[in-house]
Amino acid sequence: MIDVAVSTDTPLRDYGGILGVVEFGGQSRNPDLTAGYPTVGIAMREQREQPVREVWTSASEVTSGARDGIVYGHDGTHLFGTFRLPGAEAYREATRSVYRRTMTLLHDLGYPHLVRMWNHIADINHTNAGGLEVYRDFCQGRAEGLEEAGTDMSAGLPAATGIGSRGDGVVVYFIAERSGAPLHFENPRQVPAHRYPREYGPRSPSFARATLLPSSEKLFLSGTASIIGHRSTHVGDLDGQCDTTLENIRLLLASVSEKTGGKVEMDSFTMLKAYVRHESDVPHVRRRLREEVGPLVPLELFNVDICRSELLLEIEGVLTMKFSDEVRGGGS
Ligand SMILES: C=C(O[C@@H]1C=C(C(=O)O)C=C[C@H]1O)C(=O)O
Repeated sequence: MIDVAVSTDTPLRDYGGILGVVEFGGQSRNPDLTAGYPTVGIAMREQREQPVREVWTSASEVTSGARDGIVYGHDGTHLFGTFRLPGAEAYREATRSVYRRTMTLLHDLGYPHLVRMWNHIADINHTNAGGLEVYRDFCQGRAEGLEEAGTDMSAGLPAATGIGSRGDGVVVYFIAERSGAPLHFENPRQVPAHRYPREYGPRSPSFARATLLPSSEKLFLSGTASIIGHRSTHVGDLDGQCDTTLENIRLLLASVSEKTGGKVEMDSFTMLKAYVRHESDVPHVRRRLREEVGPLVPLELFNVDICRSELLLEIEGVLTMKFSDEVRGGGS
């Protein structure tokens, strides 16, 4: 069983088997196995702030390794992997290549099903030397790499986040799975991202809106923002964007509940992360989220740029789904 916890203070020895650790601190660092498990650093906070650790754990024995620039830990059912691309003028080619190598590695190790991916892209809204926005350049390489690996763009894409960072380069981490059980979902009032029209870049972003891992009853919610159809809404209006983003999440959760017969609601988050473009908006977004999910849900906010320059915030998380015994047993 895979699990995740986010904390600033729990000593790592207090966790069981560790699949991987992500340190959101002042610097982006290449992943390594120095601690015996994959650790990667992503510049998501100011230097003076305490880093936050996201720790992926397993109840089973974990093996770790590295190949082709990808560092990983796996337990026979799930795999945590991570890589970093150094800062560059353009990312298309390096992204294409590393996504393709990732899919080959997952195939070779026997974890061919991507569940969830996080892509942290420095200077995400900057225009590169070729005149293309960094995010769009990244999306092009990602789509090409996945396509070359034979990924089914309409049914096989995992939940994901594509977000800014304060460091340089691109840091990616992901969860993959062995059995093929993950179920991917779209949002009823959003165009699937892989079908966004050309106006958003040469290749569409490759992700689903949510992925369910039935074995652990975890629902991975992709980065969600104030987008209806394919258009950003409430440009320049923080509360309007909060309202639309939260409504998008509510609608997605209702749709997943209906499709699976499980129960998942706004207070089902076991981990909630929000990205806020302007530092001065952070306290307000924190208040809005607390009102929505209550006092107990672990919540972290990060002041970074978001994939479209008009978006002011984005929300993602992991939720626990509840299934009745009847649904679990296939209704028999
Ligand atoms: C906010 C959106 O996209 C963001 C970018 C993603 C990506 O490129 O992987 C995934 C989810 C969000 O972090 C959106 O298109 O709705």
